[in-house]
Parts: sequence; C-alpha cells; structure tokens
Amino acid sequence: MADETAVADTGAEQPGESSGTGESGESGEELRFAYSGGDSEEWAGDLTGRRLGSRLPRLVGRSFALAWAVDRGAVVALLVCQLVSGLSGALGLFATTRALGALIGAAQNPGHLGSAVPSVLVLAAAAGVRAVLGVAIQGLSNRLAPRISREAEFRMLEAATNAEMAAYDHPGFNDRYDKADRGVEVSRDMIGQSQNLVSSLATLVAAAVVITALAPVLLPLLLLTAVPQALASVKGERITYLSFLATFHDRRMLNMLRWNLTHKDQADQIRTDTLAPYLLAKYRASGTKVDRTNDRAAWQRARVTLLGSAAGGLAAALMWGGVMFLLGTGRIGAASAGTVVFALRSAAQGLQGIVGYGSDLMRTGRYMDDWESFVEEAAGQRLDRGALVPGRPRHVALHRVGYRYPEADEDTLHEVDFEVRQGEIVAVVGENGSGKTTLMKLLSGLNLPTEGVVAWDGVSTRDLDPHALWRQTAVVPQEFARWPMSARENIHLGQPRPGGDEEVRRAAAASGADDVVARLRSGLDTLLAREWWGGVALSSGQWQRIAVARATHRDAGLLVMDEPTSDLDPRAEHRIFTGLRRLAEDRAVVLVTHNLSNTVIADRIVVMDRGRVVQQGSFQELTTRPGLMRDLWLLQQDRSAPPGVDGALRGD
Ligand SMILES: Nc1ncnc2c1ncn2[C@@H]1O[C@H](COP(=O)(O)OP(=O)(O)OP(=O)(O)O)[C@@H](O)[C@H]1O
Repeated sequence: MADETAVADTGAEQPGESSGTGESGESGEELRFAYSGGDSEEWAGDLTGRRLGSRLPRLVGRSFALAWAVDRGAVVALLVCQLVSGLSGALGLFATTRALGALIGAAQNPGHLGSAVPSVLVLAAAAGVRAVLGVAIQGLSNRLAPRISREAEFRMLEAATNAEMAAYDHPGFNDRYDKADRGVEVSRDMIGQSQNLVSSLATLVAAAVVITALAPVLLPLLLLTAVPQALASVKGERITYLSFLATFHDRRMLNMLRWNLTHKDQADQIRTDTLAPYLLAKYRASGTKVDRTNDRAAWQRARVTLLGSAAGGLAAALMWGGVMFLLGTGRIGAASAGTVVFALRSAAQGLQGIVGYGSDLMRTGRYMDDWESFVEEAAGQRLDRGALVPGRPRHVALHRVGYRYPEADEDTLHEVDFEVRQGEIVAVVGENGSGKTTLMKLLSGLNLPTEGVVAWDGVSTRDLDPHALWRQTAVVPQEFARWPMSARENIHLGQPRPGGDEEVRRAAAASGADDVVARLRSGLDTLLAREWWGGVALSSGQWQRIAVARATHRDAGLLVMDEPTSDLDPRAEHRIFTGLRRLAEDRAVVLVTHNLSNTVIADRIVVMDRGRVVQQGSFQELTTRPGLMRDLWLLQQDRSAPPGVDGALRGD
C-alpha cells in the first residue's frame, strides 16, 4: 500500500538534487524551477479517506454554487430531475418484489399471469421516467458545463489583471496562475462529476432502503464490499498526486524547452547557433525522468488497486453467501431474494459511482482550490492600495526610495531622491543594470517602493487608486506590446479621444508612425497581426513608432519613455525628440536613454550608478564636469575618432 513515503518510492529526485541532463563538462548553477509547489504538499497530506469524506459534500456544494451563479433555472431543473430520478429508482425496486412474486406465482399457475401486469407496468414506467430524466440531466449538465468554465475563466482573468505588477517577480505567482488555469480547464467537468456523484448516492440510498426493508443484515456486508475499494481509490489518488509533485520541476523544464524550441522569437537562433540537438537532448533527459517516476507510480497504484479489489471481492463473496443463507433458511422468500439481488447490484453500482466520481471530483476540486485561491487573492498579490483619485500630476517625486525585487538578495535602488514637474523633461542615464527601468516602474506606480515614498503631488502612490493613477500615465517600455489589432486600435488602445481619428493621426505624426500607416494596405484599418490572422507584419522600428504614438495619444500627465528610439532610424528619432518639447507643455516627461546626445533636449539629466543617483544637472554641466556622465559621453564619442587617436578614451 502507498504511504507517506510514496514520493521516495517513486524514485523521483527531491528538491536540491540534480535535475540537469547529466552532460559532462558542465559547471555552474543547475536550471531549477524556483517554486517548489507551495501548499501542494499540504494537499497531499489531506488525501486520506476521512478528509475526503468530509470534503466531498463541500465540493458538490461549490459546483452547484458556481452553477447557480451562471444559470439558476438550469440548477433548479437539474436538482428536481435528480430527486425524481432517485425516487423512481426506489419505486422501481419496490415494484420488483411484487412483479417477481407475481411472476413466480404465474410460473406455477399460468392463469395468474395477469396479476403481474400492474407491477410490471410500474417497473417499466419507473425505468422509462429514469431514462427520460437521464437525458434531461445530461442536457442540463451540457448546458451548464461551458458556462461554468467561462465564468471561472473570466474571474481568473479579472483577478490576474488586478494583481500587483510585482507579483510576476514572485517565483510562485506564475505557477499559481498555471494551476488556476488548470482549474478553469477542469471546471467544466465539475458539474457532471457532482451530479453523477449525487445520482450514484441516490441509487445507493434507494437500494439501501429496499435492502433494509427486506434483509437488513446484508447492509453491513454491503458496506464491507465498498470500503476496501474506496480506500484503494484514495490511496491511488495520493500516489498519482505525489508522483505529479515529484515530476514538477522536470515537467516545468519540458514546458520551458518546448516553448523555446518552437517559439518564433528564438527560431532563427536555434538554427544559426545549431542549438537544437543540445536542447532536444535536455528535453529527452527530462522526459525520461518524468516517465520513470510515472512508471513507478503506475506500478504502485496497480498493486494498491489489486489489493483493494481482492478485499472487495472477498467481501462480495460473503455477501452473496449471506443472500443464499437467508434464502436457504427460509428467512426471505424467492421474490424478496430476487429483489435483494437487484438491489445489491444497484447498490454496488451506486457505490462504484460514489468512489469513481468522488475521486474524480476530488481531483477536480484540488485544481478548483487553486483557482479559488487565485481568484480570491490573486495568489496573495491582489492590488490593495488607496482609493484617492489623482488629477493630472504636476509634481512626481521619489523621497529616499529603496526598492528590492521579491526574493532578491539585495536592493536594486538605494535612497533615491528624484523629481519631475509638469512642463519638464528629465533624462535618466546610467550603465546597464543601474536601476533606470526600475525607477520608471516606481514613478508610474507599477511597483511600490520597499522603502521611502513615491509621491504624486504629495500623495503616496500607495494611497492612490492604481487604475486612476494609470489613466494619468503613458509609458513606452523597452519591451512594448504588439497587439494583434488594427493600426488604429494599436494607437488608441480601445480608448479613443474625442477627436477620434484626428487624434490618432496627430499622435502617429509625432512619432513617425504616420509614414508607416500611409504605406499600410488599408491605412489605420490594417490588421497588424501577420502570424495568425493574415494581417500585415511590421519591422521592429515600425512597431516602435506605433508604440511611441500610442503613448503620445494618451491624455496622460506623466509620460515615461524607456529607450523609446532604440530601433529607430535617425529621421524618426529626430522627429520624436524635436516633438518632445511640445508634448512636455502639459506633461511631466521622463526619458531613459543610452544615446546621450538625445539628452541635450532634457531640462535636467539624472545619472544613476548601481541603484543610486550619483549626478544631476544640465547636459552642458555634466559633460564638462568630471564624473560618470562625462565618462560615458566621451566613450560614446570615441567611435567617431580617427584610427590611432585615443585621447577621447582618457576622459580628461
Ligand atoms: N524582475 C526582477 N527581479 C529581480 N531583479 C531584477 C528584476 N528586474 C531587474 N532586476 C535587477 O535590477 C537591477 C536593475 O535593473 P534595471 O532593469 O532597472 O536596470 P537598467 O538600468 O534599466 O538596465 P538597462 O540599461 O540594461 O536597461 C539589475 O541588476 C537586475 O538584476
């Protein structure tokens, strides 16, 4: 039998052990998925017969509650059908005794055959009603299942968009999302499983009522046949679940490799770097480990099922012996014995259904738990800030701000003071990894500081309604979205301004996206989604022009641009930077750039180094005064020096 050591028995590697591919000559850190599965281990501890017994009613309740939320009429109809079906099952069984008695009498005296007709008719009617109700129940379940699934998905998506941005940096968040997603997938099965469970229970109760009336002594024996199989089923579930946990990291690895091997973004490098055999070997190695663990679990489960079936079979033999004993000693008549046989068969079916559908429902319930916890608290990351609604910000500032990414060993930002006012352009420069993008995330309220305060017109971003704050924010991130929508939608993002297309065209003109749109086959109507939808493909630079147009179209008081021109040709870049001053008239503009000549247009330049602000000043001041900005500026100019001239590199 399986027990707590099931994982170890499966031979799977435990956290901390190698999950690499075993290639020789490799050193360094092993790629391991950082999240161990959180409360899933706790869940394995819950997989005991007693806990399941108390959980099933709650799971059924939850299924019907979710169904109730999407279609009350169908739920009422379903419950009525179930009830009537159960009653007609019991009625049919009781009618069996009479019908059998009459038939046995008619066998001895054919003239009495007519007396069997009424009870046979009741039998037939009960069977007919059950059959019709079965179809109705099926139809209602089919109606409810997709609606439940869609509702579950909607709630999950809503929860995901209401999570803190920092959630994505928590190792567990994406995993919890995946699990919740699995919950959505299986939610459609939940109502069918619940109603089959209830129906099996109704069948069992009807049969038990009949057996209690005719031969109560058989009832404990009946239970005895069911218990070993039920226990075996629970143990089997536990083994399967533990092997699922044990293969967690390798299954993650398989997913990651599958994505990398097939995704378009890497497809060119997979080929030119001849990387495929190496990645495929990793895939095969992880796959082999998963298979090995699953094989062991399957073997364990087979052993447990065999034991359960053998014990159940023994109990069944006892029970049938009991029926023969009762009949042989004249304690029940032939008609009652016949009915008991029917009832026992029906009870066995009911029990089997309870065990089978019960364990299916438990499995579904586990995923639904994950779904529920995600929906309720977005994996602990639900946006939970103040409700103050900011106006167009006139002053955005950081006061002694520190920021540490979740699970990071050290702070990314240290004691940062920073400000930008409406009408001002502030450029932020610094070497890679100095914290510029992180600073942008804090300014735009995407992340909250772990120390200090980020204030919009004196109010901490913690106290502001985040959605209202983002309505006042326009951001061009380094990695901007390429929405599979029309060019127009890609600029107005479903939030057209009163001027309609006029405003869209003006924003496009400011970023050079007007030239892109002019060349599209249907102008602003053109679908920008080549891969799936037959639309038009844009180059990286053309997309970047659209992304900048998107930000300028927004009527937001804070404009944050993180490397907005990295892919642009000089003409487009020139257009954007010369237009920035006009944009800044009623906005606070923050610009991150590595191209230091672009910082000439800024009112102030903030220089960052290893998470600290190390210099501030105008372009003129910073490029003439010794310091990081001047060093970087001279390095950038160095490429223009003729061969052999190295004076610029000295930085003097
Ligand atoms: N999601 C994250 N989780 C943990 N650490 C992060 C995360 N994002 C960034 N960091 C760390 O924060 C530091 C600063 O990153 P950031 O992206 O802010 O730098 P940057 O100045 O914008 O760099 P670049 O010029 O390359 O764009 C880096 O050292 C990086 O390791």
